[in-house]
Amino acid sequence: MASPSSTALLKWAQAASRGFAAASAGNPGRKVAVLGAAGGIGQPLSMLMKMNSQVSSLSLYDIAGTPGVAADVSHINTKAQTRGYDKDGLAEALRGCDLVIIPAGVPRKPGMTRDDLFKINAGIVRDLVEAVGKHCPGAVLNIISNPVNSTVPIAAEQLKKMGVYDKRKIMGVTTLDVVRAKTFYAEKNGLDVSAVDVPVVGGHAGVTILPLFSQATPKATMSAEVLDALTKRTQDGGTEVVQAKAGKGSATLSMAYAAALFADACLRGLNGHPVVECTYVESTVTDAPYFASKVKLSTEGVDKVHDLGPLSDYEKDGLKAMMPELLASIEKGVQFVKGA
Ligand SMILES: NC(=O)c1ccc[n+]([C@@H]2O[C@H](COP(=O)([O-])OP(=O)(O)OC[C@H]3O[C@@H](n4cnc5c(N)ncnc54)[C@H](O)[C@@H]3O)[C@@H](O)[C@H]2O)c1
Ligand SMILES: O=C(O)C[C@H](O)C(=O)O
Repeated sequence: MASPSSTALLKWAQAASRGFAAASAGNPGRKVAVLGAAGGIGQPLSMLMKMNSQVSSLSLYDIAGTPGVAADVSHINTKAQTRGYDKDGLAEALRGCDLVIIPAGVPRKPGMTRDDLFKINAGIVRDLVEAVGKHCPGAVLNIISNPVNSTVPIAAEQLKKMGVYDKRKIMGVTTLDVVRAKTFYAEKNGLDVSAVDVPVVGGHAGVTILPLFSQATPKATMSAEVLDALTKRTQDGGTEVVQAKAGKGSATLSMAYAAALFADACLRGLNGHPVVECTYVESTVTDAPYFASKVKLSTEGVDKVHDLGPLSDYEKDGLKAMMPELLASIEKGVQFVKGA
């Protein structure tokens, strides 16, 4: 059964293959770049962005392997003009971009935390965002590279340093947490997943991922044990995939799907059709300066950061429990750029 989101995805594909732009009618085509386009997420995400009728130009950038990926994706008969760029082509890839999606960086292996990726990915994200600040400072940024709790503050600090920071433009992609929470909640309660919604707030690592099942729709009555198990499964969803892949990386296909949904929402917003999605942004909703909650995406990016709504006692405890880790990850990201 298709969810509203996957129905949207199917509609793109159908609209694209019929050669018309349902979602982009009357709007300018958008230039989108995928940085890390030859990777496990990058490849299927590039394909899905090529299928998005709101995209007229698609830049596929990676430090290796882009000619093959770009040649392959470019044969899909949709309107987005697709070009691959290698190391020397970053400026050209970015020039004029409306949306830049960053899945560049290393993934986890079993036994690692997302924070263990900081050593390598912090520098990758900082350098790519510096190029964004130089070549397309007005673009909306979707950051996928882990640890998201730190890479989003890194991106923000880098753009602040360059004098081009706009808090409305930077979003950490937490859509996969929402996708997982919807799937697990629907499965457990025998619901039609296409009718299910579950907000997920906080951050994107372990206990910082907090699904708000008390606000899930349609409502289902769950015992405390089931609620706890669903919450933990959502928090550990990434680890479940890392263990199943046994050393061959982390979620790529479900992540590409989630990233494509979120990028589509951003493009709809830019094109004047506001959408509300959960995402990790600069925030004053809690004590954490960056926090994921429902956000209205509109013509300039983030339009309104919604507060959390009523929380159950279990969720209030979860919110309290995540704060030390979330605040430490944010500070680590801030200091990586500020302290340099
Ligand atoms: N936000 C989320 O929910 C979420 C979900 C899954 C994975 N991730 C993260 O996404 C990242 C990528 O995962 P993956 O499975 O695609 O990894 P991967 O190793 O398959 O692909 C990463 C790609 O990045 C490229 N790359 C490395 N340095 C680069 C640079 N400086 N510029 C451009 N490209 C560069 C590599 O060449 C490679 O093609 C990881 O950090 C992973 O933890 C996040
Ligand atoms: O778990 C990971 O390392 C990748 C990603 O953050 C995920 O949630 O799948």
